[in-house]
Amino acid sequence: MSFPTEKQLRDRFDRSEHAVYFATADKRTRYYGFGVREEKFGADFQDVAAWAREQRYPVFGGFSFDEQSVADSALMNGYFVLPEVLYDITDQYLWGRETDPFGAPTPIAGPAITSQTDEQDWPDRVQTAVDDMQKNSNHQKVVLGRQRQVRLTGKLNLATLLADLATQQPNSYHFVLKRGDEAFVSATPERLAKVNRGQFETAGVAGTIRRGTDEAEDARLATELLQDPKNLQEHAYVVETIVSRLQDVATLTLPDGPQIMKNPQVQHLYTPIAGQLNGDNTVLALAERLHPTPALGGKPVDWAMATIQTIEQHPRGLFAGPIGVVKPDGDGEMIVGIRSMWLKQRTATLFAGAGILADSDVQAEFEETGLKMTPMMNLLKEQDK
Ligand SMILES: C=C(O[C@H]1C=CC=C(C(=O)O)[C@@H]1O)C(=O)O
Repeated sequence: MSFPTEKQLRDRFDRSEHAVYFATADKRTRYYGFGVREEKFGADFQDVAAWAREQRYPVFGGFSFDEQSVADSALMNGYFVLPEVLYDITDQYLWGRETDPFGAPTPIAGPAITSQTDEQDWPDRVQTAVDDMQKNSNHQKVVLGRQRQVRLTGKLNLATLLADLATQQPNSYHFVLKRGDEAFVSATPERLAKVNRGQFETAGVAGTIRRGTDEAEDARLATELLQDPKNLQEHAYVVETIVSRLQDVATLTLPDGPQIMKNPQVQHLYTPIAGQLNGDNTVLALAERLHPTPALGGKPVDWAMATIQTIEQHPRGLFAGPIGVVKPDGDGEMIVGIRSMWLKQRTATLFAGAGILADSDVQAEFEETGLKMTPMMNLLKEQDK
């Protein structure tokens, strides 16, 4: 059998009951998986690590952000899958035995959007966290998320969605996990942990500003971000926490200060952190140590997690949770499930959060979360063409 084309793989993805797509930000690693050989629901890091070790090839999935549970979902409360067949696009290699020939696709028009519901009271709820932080200086940072429900006239065409992800969000990770009538889609810029033969990489990504309308404005905004005390502080909490959680397992290398990472809608403060692991640490052991970083949770972590549960209206599920690929030898890559949405039947739930500090302007944070929802919103709008 010759290796299938990208179009065949995307069409197959849309047709399949169960499928997964994973691509790294640089697109040097890409996988398509179809079908289910084994599944694991709601497991913890150690269970998944032990299970992944028994498999012949990589498993894919994610952990729920916290212990709260999302109703009516087999995916959002933590789910991993060993696909029946797995296409490693980089190595042009097929794991498992292909039984489903790549038939001719039936062109299906994508659905239209019928309504959109936002949490309009989010700024007021976030203000209560700001007031608390102004009174208690030990409450330093909390990342608060909101959700948008978008009703659609029908099921999304996932072949179109995969093609649009590639063109619209070229420098993000891409993760699409489909199980029955549900799917989780993320175009995240954020790596949590990559482990490859004793070397590891992670990153601090926190602190955000919009893109400019031309090159000059874009550069001006980047300079503003690099000098903005609130964003620098928000970013520093993330880097300091990552360093302190890893220093006894690795020798770390990181630049003196943050750089700029640009995505189509936003620019972020970004600090790449790399190192050599001292012992036999797997990607899941590192992800467990790191999750949640203050880019998704906050500082101090216990107060931040409790505040998230109090102020956010719905459980996060895979939003902001560790998602990715784990190989049998323990290497692999976990990313964080932001810039994401959960599809269930005819509803898309979009997620976005923002790092809140005592000096946050809640309206500006609301607008930032709107910008962060744009990648998923654009995928939905593209369907109706
Ligand atoms: C929580 C999100 O973004 C995090 C990652 C990068 C920048 C962030 C910020 O500037 O607030 C957030 O910490 C999200 O996109 O939903």
